Amino acid sequence: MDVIMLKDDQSRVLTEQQRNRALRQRDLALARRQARMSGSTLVPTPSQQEVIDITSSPIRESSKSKPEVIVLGESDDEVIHSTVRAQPSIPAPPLVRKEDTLVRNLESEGWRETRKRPSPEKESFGPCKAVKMGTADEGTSSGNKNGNFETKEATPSPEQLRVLEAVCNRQSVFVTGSAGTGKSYILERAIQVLRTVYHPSAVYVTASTGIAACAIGGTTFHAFAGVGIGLSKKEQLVDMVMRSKEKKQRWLNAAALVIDEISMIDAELFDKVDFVGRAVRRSKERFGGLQLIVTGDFFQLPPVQKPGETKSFVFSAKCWKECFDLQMELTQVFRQSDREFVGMLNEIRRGECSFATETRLKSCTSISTAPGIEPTRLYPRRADVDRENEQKLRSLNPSSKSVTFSAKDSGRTQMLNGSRAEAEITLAIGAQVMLIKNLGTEQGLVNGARGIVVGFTAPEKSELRISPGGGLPVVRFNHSGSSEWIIRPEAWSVMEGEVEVAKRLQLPLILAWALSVHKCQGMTLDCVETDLSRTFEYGMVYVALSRVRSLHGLRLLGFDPLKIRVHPEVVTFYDQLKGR
Ligand SMILES: Nc1ncnc2c1ncn2[C@@H]1O[C@H](COP(=O)(O)OP(=O)(O)OP(=O)(O)O)[C@@H](O)[C@H]1O
Repeated sequence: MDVIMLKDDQSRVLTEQQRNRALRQRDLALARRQARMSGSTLVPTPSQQEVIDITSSPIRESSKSKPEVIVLGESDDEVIHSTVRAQPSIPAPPLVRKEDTLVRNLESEGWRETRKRPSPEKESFGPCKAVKMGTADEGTSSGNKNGNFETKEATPSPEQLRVLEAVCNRQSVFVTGSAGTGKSYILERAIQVLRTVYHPSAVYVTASTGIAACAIGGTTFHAFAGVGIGLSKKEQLVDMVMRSKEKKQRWLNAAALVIDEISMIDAELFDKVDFVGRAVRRSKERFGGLQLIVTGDFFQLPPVQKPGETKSFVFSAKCWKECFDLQMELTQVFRQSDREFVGMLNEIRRGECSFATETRLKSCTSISTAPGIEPTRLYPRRADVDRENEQKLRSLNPSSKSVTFSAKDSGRTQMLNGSRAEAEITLAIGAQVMLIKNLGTEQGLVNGARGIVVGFTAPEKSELRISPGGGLPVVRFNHSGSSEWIIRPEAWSVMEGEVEVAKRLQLPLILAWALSVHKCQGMTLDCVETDLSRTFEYGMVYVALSRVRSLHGLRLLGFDPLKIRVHPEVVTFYDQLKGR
């Protein structure tokens, strides 16, 4: 690669191509700003058009080239922050077609399969851990971090473009907006832009929780900052970072910091990390001069608190106001196209519920679903989720054999408690499952994809402990017509810095007849059944209702408008943002 000795403001050498692109992005942003100020319309020059193309072209997600992440775990009451990082998982067969590998016979209860070795050229299909069976069309859909499927390409809306312009222009931005306005979508594009503006290794992608970090291929905010759980005094946290060459280097190397799901970070931690950044980078600027790209919706679930703990919303942090050049509230909802439903959701988001909205919601008592797929039940508490999933599994055809998969754990295994991947998962034919890792975006095998177990392979050697006579599960996903996939084990690791301290190998599946509201935040679901009379948390009713695309996909078993809770500080914050 040609390298010319030019440096960016973080003293890193830029390639000529990176430098030119960065300069053109800045020029475009300036030209647009000037055009806006003079009330005229910008007619882009060819080179500006190239920049527009970069920022508005759909993201081709290549989850396998991005670092993958590991989640320490979550529970209903607590989301455990974890270190996450790339994990080369065990070698797995390539993505192959039915005619090359497997022939199955579904006539009888059992499975008959013949397996040929895939030819070497087929192995170039890539490292997908699922083996396709069946002959249906290749999936053309792609999924975003939330496993939201898109069958057509999206282009940024004007307000989303404004965010991208600011990002190009090296401005620090806070992007908020109601559920489904494309915060995740625009964040993915912003990261893409940042990696052209700066050297990609200087762009740090983080999220408040391990699960959210997992979804965007990043690390946790805590892990980036190198402050452990951040309870010590700010001066001690600076010492902690300065004593570690690696942590210090990370701060010095960074040029841009992305933080997703900011609503789960509290004000005190945010101020402390700002202090650390200024001290370590010897700068008076916010976070030591990093460009910040921050997203989240404070009307959704708040920071997890232990009993007796009082955490303040991050927007009340002392440094918050000086952190951003632009605070942008996205208003165009993409998840739902039904204007009536969007209006109802907007009411509930702000803690209101008119008589008309209550009546309409209470009329959502029936639902139509694809054959064999039941609506996902959302529960406020995890105990109910586990009970429902176990009951449903037991009620499947008793003659269909169930197979239990025990994870293979290594290292400091107590650190794997509460991991996203279960220590043990039992499946049977007919079980409704959900993928918890991106296996192949092109095929729609993304985090959040739902399907049914339709069989098991013949017993084969595996790293997992599988109950006697059991093989790997074969799953038909909701979106994939008659295509079926063999699901193989994946790896989740717990890292301390760059060192792997614990690892779990397990199937990337969970039972999905039921999910907790916490787990579904950020997801799009086609059909949901839920009893919202037992919600207990701020924003919980809103998060649950806003997962579905339309009222046709919603069956409400219970609804109590008094359970719609919104924190008054959040209402005030958004009023101020709107200049009310
Ligand atoms: N400009 C756009 N054009 C078309 N579809 C879009 C656009 N922006 C986002 N979407 C789609 O809208 C859906 C919701 O987007 P996304 O998940 O990014 O919203 P969100 O604001 O992050 O939601 P939540 O707050 O619930 O996590 C996704 O399917 C996404 O692909």
